[in-house]
Amino acid sequence: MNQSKEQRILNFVLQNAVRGDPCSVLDTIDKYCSQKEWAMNVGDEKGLILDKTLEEVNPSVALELGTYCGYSAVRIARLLKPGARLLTVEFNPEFAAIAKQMIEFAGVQDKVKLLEGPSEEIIPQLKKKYEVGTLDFVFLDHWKDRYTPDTILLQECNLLKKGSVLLADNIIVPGAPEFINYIRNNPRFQCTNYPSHLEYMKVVDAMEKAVFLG
Ligand SMILES: CCCNc1ncnc2c1ncn2[C@@H]1O[C@H](/C=C/CNC(=O)c2cc(-c3ccc(F)cc3)cc(O)c2O)[C@H](C)[C@H]1O
Ligand SMILES: [Mg+2]
Repeated sequence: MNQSKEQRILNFVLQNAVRGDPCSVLDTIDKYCSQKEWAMNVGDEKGLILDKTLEEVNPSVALELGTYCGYSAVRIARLLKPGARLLTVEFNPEFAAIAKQMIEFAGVQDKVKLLEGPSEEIIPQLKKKYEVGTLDFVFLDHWKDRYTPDTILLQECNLLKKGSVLLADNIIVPGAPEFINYIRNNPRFQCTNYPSHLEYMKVVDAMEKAVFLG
């Protein structure tokens, strides 16, 4: 049975990156995905927008929806202050297994809890089962038609507080039009658009930041 693309990405990291060095893991994934096989990691250009937003928010508790291979989980975890943690949600077992190995190789496993399952089941469990009070930061990068229902669910579960920051990938490509319509017309969110480019391509993309006003 031949390997999946995601397995090839992981193997390239295991063979070429420096164990325990998150930056080398990110650079190695970016190198592979720009030179050999494209993959839907947030990438280095939009990754800088993610980094800047994280440095502004400096979250104690962060949530990521859509782990995939773990690129953005490593990217987020490397910037977390001591004691801060990232909960990342992935419902595909093959991707969860790859991301787990990626996170461990990068040496950020103590900051990251990978929750395997669909976000609509995990989100309502965050308070009781995962001892979350409220979320300081949420990175949305899963199926684009799930951004809105999950944003509504986060509010219903009282997981957002005044100042909680949502950052959504792929506002242009593949696009999340109903999310943009929802969030920009919702008086409880203050939105900012960050133009950029699709990972590893010259195609225009953007990220959207939405601050919850309480
Ligand atoms: C219903 C369950 C919902 N709950 C869920 N709960 C848990 N995990 C979930 C849920 N829904 C999805 N996931 C997981 O998240 C990941 C999914 C990620 C999706 N990302 C894209 O589709 C994308 C496409 C392009 C792109 C651009 C240009 C192109 F030409 C082609 C592709 C670029 C990009 O940056 C992109 O992020 C992972 C694959 C999938 O198993
Ligand atoms: Mg994306």
